[in-house]
Amino acid sequence: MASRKKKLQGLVAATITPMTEHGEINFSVIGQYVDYLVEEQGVKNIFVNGTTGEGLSLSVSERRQVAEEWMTKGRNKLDQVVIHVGALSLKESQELARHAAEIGADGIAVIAPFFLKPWDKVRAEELLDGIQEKIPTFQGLKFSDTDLLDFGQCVDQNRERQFAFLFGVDEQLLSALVMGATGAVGSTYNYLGKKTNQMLEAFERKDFSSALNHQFCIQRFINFVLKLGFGVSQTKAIMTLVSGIPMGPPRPPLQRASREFIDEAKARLESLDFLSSTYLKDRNLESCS
Ligand SMILES: CC(=O)N[C@@H]([C@@H](O)[C@H](O)[C@H](O)CO)[C@@H](O)CC(=O)C(=O)O
Repeated sequence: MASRKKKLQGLVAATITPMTEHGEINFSVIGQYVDYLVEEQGVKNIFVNGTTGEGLSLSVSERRQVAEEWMTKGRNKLDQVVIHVGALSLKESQELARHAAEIGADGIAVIAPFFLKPWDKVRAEELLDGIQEKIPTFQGLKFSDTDLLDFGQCVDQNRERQFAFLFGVDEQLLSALVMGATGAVGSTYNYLGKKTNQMLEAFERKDFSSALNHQFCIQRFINFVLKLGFGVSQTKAIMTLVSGIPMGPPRPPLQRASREFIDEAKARLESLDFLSSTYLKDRNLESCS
């Protein structure tokens, strides 16, 4: 992240890139999407063009347009907009980073090299060692692994620094909060933001029993969909179901979620009272047992 604005905290929705039925980007619903996140889910930070946003399936030109649209529609509504600029080509990544700065993004994020890479695996702890000398504007880490030892080491070794430690495994967020996560970036905050915010609030007031209940409730749903096969296509289908905003199909080679997945996910969302705004307006949203 490049900006020195303020430390990124709380939930960050990894945004979906809405598509038309023909696979083109559907810019027309992004304004509605911003309002949905802010008003229905209480989520005011976004992470654009990441995995969930199919950033690596978009052309550079499309990525620029998507970033611009989120910046425009999010103005005076969102707190922070982080644009993911990682690409296989360093030149493309640099172009996207410059563009993000030009349009006033609050920060950029970059995935580590993942195809032609200089090392097999670098632990995040090693990455952070001396990073500010190399990248003076470095602001924080998005940690999308389940290795809580590595995550804990990152937090512990950098206590003097004001880094944001954003966890990226939604079903295990509570464990990461205990280890010092300052926030989280994830796909499920698009539609479980409200529920997850309740967990963050419970954790903040040290009501750990209630925080655990919220995490288990979220975990139950995520575990259920993971078993069915969960990815970007399924996230698009669930978000369409919950928000009522058409997210469209994913870009090939991904395939749309099956009818069977959608029906099962819908039934499970209903049973957990997660289908709040579109289907269950009149239900008690707090009950998840
Ligand atoms: C591999 C993956 O897609 N992980 C998701 C999680 O939010 C994930 O969907 C969730 O924890 C369910 O497993 C995020 O970390 C992805 C993300 O932040 C992004 O879209 O860039």
